Amino acid sequence: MDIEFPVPFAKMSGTGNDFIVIDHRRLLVPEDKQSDFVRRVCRRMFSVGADGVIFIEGSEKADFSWRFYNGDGSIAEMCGNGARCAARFAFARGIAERKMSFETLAGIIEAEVLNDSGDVSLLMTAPFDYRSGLEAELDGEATEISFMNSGVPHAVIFKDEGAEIAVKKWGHAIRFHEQFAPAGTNVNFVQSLNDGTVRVRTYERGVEDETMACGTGAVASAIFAANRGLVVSPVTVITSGGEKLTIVFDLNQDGTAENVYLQGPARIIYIGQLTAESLE
Ligand SMILES: N[C@H](CCC[C@H](N)C(=O)O)C(=O)O
Repeated sequence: MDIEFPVPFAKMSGTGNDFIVIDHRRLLVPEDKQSDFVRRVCRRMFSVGADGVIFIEGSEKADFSWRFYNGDGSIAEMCGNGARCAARFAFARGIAERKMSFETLAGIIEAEVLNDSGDVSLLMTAPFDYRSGLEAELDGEATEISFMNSGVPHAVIFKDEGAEIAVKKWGHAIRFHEQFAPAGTNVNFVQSLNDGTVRVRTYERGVEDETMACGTGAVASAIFAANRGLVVSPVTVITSGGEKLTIVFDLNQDGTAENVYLQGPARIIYIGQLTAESLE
């Protein structure tokens, strides 16, 4: 089967992490063509351009399910900013009510569209695989790394406020570091602003560059910052694009977190139709 053009879509932004969202309850892009389709439509300047593509599909267990692709055509288990966009899209299209649940490869996500300006709250899957005291050498300097899976894998590095951070160079080195092979990891650089907020800059696996925000990265960074006594829930995260995310959680004695919520905007930028030329 070929791709059925035109493919209707919404271009959406979750704090600058941008996505092409497609109502795929009716098959339009065959599964064996989806990865190549994603790579082509995510090219900035040559096509729509986005950090990823979200296919909304049916579900027996929840209001809907999704298939999330990074811009390089790789599938990821979860995406915090994308999940807010999926929830906003589903509510706007009458696929779900304001309070909804949907299936991801990381598990069921509960979401609520909080208001008509598109703020969305997500109950995240419980983070796991916490590791601290890891190390890597960056520009000859031994660097401490913390790690957890907050839906997808995240390495977290704390830097002093005002420090120069080579996000792409260092992020690439850690994303492909052998200690995180074969799955790799996203890489977050966290700076405490000493006012109860943190700034997080993220190199994203599957985008292979710094994105303007990373929801699951903000979650991992906020939890490790709380473990260091730098912040307490609710944590405001300032993202690379300057927009804010709020992370709410209960911190356990052992440093793990539960009842983790990610709250932030999910904007519908425009509605469009992809033509065959969008893949050329
Ligand atoms: N690039 C990530 C998936 C998207 C995560 C990010 N965009 C978010 O908002 O959580 C990965 O492959 O693990």
